[in-house]
Amino acid sequence: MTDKPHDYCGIFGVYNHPEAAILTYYGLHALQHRGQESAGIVTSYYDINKGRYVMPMHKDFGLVLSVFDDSKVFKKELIGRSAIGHNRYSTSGSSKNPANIQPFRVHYRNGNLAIGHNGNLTNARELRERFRDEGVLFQSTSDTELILHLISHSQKETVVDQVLDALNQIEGAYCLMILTDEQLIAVRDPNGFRPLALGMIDDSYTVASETCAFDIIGAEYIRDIEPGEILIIDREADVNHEPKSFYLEPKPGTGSSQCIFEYVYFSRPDSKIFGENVDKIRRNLGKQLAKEHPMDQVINYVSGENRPIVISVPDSSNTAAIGYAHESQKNGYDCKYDIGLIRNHYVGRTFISPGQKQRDQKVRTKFNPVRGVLEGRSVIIVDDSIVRGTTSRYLVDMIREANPKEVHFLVSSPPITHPCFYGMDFPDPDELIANKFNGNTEAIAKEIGVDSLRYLSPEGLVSAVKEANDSHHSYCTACFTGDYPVPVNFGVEKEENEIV
Ligand SMILES: O=P(O)(O)OC[C@H]1O[C@H](OP(=O)(O)OP(=O)(O)O)[C@H](O)[C@@H]1O
Ligand SMILES: NC(=O)CC[C@H](N)C(=O)O
Ligand code: SF4
Ligand SMILES: [Mg+2]
Repeated sequence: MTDKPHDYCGIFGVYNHPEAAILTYYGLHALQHRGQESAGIVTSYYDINKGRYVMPMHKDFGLVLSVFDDSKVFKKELIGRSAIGHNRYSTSGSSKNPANIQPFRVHYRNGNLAIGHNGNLTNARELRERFRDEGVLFQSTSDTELILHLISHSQKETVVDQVLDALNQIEGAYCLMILTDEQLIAVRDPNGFRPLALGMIDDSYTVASETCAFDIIGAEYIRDIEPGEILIIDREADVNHEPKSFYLEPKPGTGSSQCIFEYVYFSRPDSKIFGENVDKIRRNLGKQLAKEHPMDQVINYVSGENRPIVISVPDSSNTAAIGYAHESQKNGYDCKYDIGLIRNHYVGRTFISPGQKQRDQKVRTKFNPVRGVLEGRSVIIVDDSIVRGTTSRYLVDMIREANPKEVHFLVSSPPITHPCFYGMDFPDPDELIANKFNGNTEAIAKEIGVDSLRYLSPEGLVSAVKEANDSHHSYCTACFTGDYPVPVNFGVEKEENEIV
């Protein structure tokens, strides 16, 4: 494993809409938090002059705003009524290799094909070795390319059958947007690791990782793509308003295992994923924290004294902190939720930045304490997760400078102890602060400089999520528990296929 912590990607697609590329641009913009490394859009149309279908593409390293800063790209290049887009954060293949920027676009015997992938294939090494032995020359070092080879190597006749054939040979986590000359195909793996939703705008279907992408373009959320579902959106679907679905069988003994960390941290709070609002779930996680760690067990609570302050680490833990404060108030504790930290919005997500030096620098420039709120108070910080401890260490130092009476830290998820192989690249297990201190919470508290540190229990996490979302699907909790729902290959290195 590399020392770079990475997370997941954002995918978006729209079929048969006159503004396909622009809608995709806005969709990717809303999904920026899912990947900040590179961005790309592919469109499709029939070129009358050339007498064939074409698939224009524009992609580059950087944020959506900068990759598409020239509006001419939309007027002159990204023409067509169908489009797919991708925001990447690498899990397989180097982040610096331009060949790994998605979507990928190829031409093969059935026409043009483009793909955008959110997730990580757990049998990528085996597939690559197989193709390598067959003499395939690879264009990239990413796992996603293997899906294209599987499609083009399929002996089936139609594109849809070839896609089905390919999907039956891949394992792990994959939400896919596949654009062909005549279809938009949306796929969610049988475990349903990553979210994927279906929407509609002006009678055209659209698909996105999270519903916040629909809100930004004024699309209506219809439903989630189900785990194992392959949804074919084509002209027929457009007329009948009923896209055809196929289903992949889950492997025997495995049910659904949606990524619980999407609810804890990844997704935007204004999104609905896995059938429920992220905001609602996060509030419930805060409530659960208050049940597991009542305020008088966290601080030396004396009724009538200066009210304790509950603060979040903006923005990802805002709602969990509100949930904790409200539940504590309901239970009779006279505390106050307040804004104790101001966040600089021009600094992105920190624990996904490459290199410890950069991460340190980013945290330093990202937050400022509000002295008037913190001075002389008992402060309870609520954050959604501690990975390496970079954020918490710096924050606590800053908060201490504002002279609080005492500082306590509550985490609305359990300690992260295991790497993820399903589309989220946590650091090497040895770098995880929970492992560095062998799970000794007091030692971690000392390291980050707080008077006390408490986590949500794994059982509490699952029950709080299930209480707020009564869907019959289950969740993956492997990074907290080590229970991997799909077998993983611990020896795989993210950059093992790079040439330089
Ligand atoms: O222990 P660490 O390695 O520092 O990682 C954990 C921190 O990183 C995340 O925030 P991040 O800054 O990535 O994103 P956010 O701005 O969306 O909260 C998370 O919410 C924690 O605050
Ligand atoms: N985080 C992701 O979903 C990454 C997708 C793909 N595995 C890549 O590395 O490009
Ligand atoms: S290991 Fe953690 S981050 Fe990865 S899919 Fe499972 S719950 Fe999500
Ligand atoms: Mg955060």
